[in-house]
Amino acid sequence: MRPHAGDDAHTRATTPTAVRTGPDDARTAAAPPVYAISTRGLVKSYAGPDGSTTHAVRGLDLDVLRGETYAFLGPNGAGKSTTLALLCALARPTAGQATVAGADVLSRPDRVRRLVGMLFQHSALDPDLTAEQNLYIHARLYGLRRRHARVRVTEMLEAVGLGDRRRFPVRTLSGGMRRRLELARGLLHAPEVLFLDEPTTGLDPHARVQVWEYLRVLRDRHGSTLFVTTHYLEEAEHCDRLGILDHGRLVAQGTPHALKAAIGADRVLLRTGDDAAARQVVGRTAPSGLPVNLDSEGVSLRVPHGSAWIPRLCAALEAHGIAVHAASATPPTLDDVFFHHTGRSIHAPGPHRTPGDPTPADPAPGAGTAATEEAP
Ligand SMILES: Nc1ncnc2c1ncn2[C@@H]1O[C@H](COP(=O)(O)OP(=O)(O)OP(=O)(O)O)[C@@H](O)[C@H]1O
Repeated sequence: MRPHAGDDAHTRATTPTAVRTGPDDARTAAAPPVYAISTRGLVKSYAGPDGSTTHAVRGLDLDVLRGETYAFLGPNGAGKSTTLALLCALARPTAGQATVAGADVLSRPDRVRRLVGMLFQHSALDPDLTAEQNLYIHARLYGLRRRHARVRVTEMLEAVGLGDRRRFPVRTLSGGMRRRLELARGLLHAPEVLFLDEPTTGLDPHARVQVWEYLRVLRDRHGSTLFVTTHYLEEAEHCDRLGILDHGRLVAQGTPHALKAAIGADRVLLRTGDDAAARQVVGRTAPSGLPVNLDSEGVSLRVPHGSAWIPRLCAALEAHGIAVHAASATPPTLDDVFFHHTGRSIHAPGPHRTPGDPTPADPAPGAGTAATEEAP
């Protein structure tokens, strides 16, 4: 994976004036920021048959650097697919502007469509044609001449490890192979930006890993920008930057590292001989006002420098005759980040909290609602 673009790199690119220190910096100042995608105030609303309006995308400001792998995370209905459709010039914005690969989606939609590749949630392959035929037709649709199309088809089939399946009808390929074939198809015309709408949904974990391995190799070889929507946090974790979309708005954006660091607190989990009593003791020992949770996993709380608190909490518990069986401190995860900004876990729709509230420990699947006690 390419090294993270990092927040500094992004800040330099998005605010070029910030790095200008004087006339000697004219060369730096003259270099335009290199965005693969740039949007300002992008809006998409749908009119419903009953006169209602669905605001799918509500004023999106987004800058994605060339060569960056950017993940869009969001719950169902957040507006991810709609944003992709706008950026691929397949839908017209209700308001705002967007430039993709240097072309304006409103005034140059044909050019945008030529410069981007797309991989949608639903397969666009013809199951009765062979892998090779599917790619060849696509290459010709994109205007590649016959000979060039044949060369590219062979190259791309090899690139995604399907050279030996070229004459197999698509319906005989596994789900993972089909996704790789779609990747090859999306990259046939060497797009500057490749949009992938949940590229690994429905695949088993092994096939998911494989698709990402090919994605990275292809991305590194072509220098394409990847814009991915995903529900899988482990995939977002490996992207250069990610944006969290909720109700059509970008509610957080940054490198996975920076987003997790912004949450700050670690999750301290204690398993004891008497968790109910332990919760009381931990509540009295922990910094004032911190919620202490009790669920099937044990007693937990979020506190900065969690590992430094463990000896103190253990000592307090043992002083009350409560045996500590296990204690751990875990740094924030992307699911914590997601919960913090949207009020729910990406894995399961939950109660809507006010964003900005302290991040609670997520209940274990099937654990029910975690009991929470305010420390005095
Ligand atoms: N063609 C359309 N007509 C009317 N409403 C639409 C249309 N397309 C999307 N919507 C609505 O816009 C909102 C955003 O939908 P969108 O598909 O972009 O979300 P999403 O984040 O991609 O969701 P998912 O993860 O389930 O694919 C939803 O409320 C959806 O019902």
